[in-house]
Amino acid sequence: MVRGTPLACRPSPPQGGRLAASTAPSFLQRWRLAKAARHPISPLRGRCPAGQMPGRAEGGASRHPSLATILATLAFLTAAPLLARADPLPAGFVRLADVDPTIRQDIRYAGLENFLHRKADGYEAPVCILTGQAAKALSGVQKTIAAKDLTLVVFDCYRPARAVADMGEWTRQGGPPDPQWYPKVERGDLIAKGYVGELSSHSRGSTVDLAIAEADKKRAARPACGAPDTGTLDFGTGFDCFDRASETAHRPLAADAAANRKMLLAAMRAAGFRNYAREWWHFTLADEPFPKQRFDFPVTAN
Ligand SMILES: C[C@@H](N)C(=O)N[C@H](C)C(=O)O
Ligand SMILES: [Zn+2]
Repeated sequence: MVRGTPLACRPSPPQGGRLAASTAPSFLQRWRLAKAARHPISPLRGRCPAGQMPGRAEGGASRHPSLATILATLAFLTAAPLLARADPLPAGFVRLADVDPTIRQDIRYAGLENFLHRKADGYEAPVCILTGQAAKALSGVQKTIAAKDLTLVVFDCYRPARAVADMGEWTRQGGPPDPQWYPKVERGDLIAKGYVGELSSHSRGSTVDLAIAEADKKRAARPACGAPDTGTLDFGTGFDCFDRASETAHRPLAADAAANRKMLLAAMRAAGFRNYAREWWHFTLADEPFPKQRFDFPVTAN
């Protein structure tokens, strides 16, 4: 059932783009309605101004489609690839691959390899979205380390507010430690201990979780606690190992792991990022463009 249109209630900056605007409105409307059906209203989207109704499909279903409907459907199918590439991000946001396709992306919350053991709400594609400033700064880091045959690997970038809410609800359900992701912490304590944000800076679009890997070697990841992640250089723990050992300055630490943390920290600082002392992989652009805004548009491929 279509519960609302993204157009009517969307909290983010203006929608629509060059390609979208140049397409016949009826096709575009159909496409948006189809999209809305796939993505029910988010908590933020549900706050429509008083008196505004969420959109609904126009016209009733008919057993015999009219010629106009058939023609419109054919035209829509022809235009679909064009429309699919025209889905706009809020102003100020970019897909990292459009800025720097050389940065490796392993977006964990879009899949099963994460502490939830399932996809998080709002991740519809394993794609890194960031503010333009953060993406550009990251690309600068990539250029620096590429000279050493290394690459950045990003695990999480912009995180929709609905994903943050999902993670919060999940942790509040409670449960025992998980040997892979939080071996010494109760699930219900993950927020209080600072490992999962109740309101995450990731929703502001200029925060990124990342590591460094050898550019020419792409091995399967072995994430989190207990063993180094074989998909990256050795950082002492894997990404999202919620443990004291993941504190950036934690000691003792093997010499290689300490050197790798130092290299990541230095490269990110030089590009204007600040590290979160509890997690060696978590960095926020100091001069972020949306320091007081949280966003809730879904992570999509295009
Ligand atoms: C969940 C982890 N990857 C992370 O980003 N933690 C911080 C605290 C956050 O959720 O903002
Ligand atoms: Zn993070």
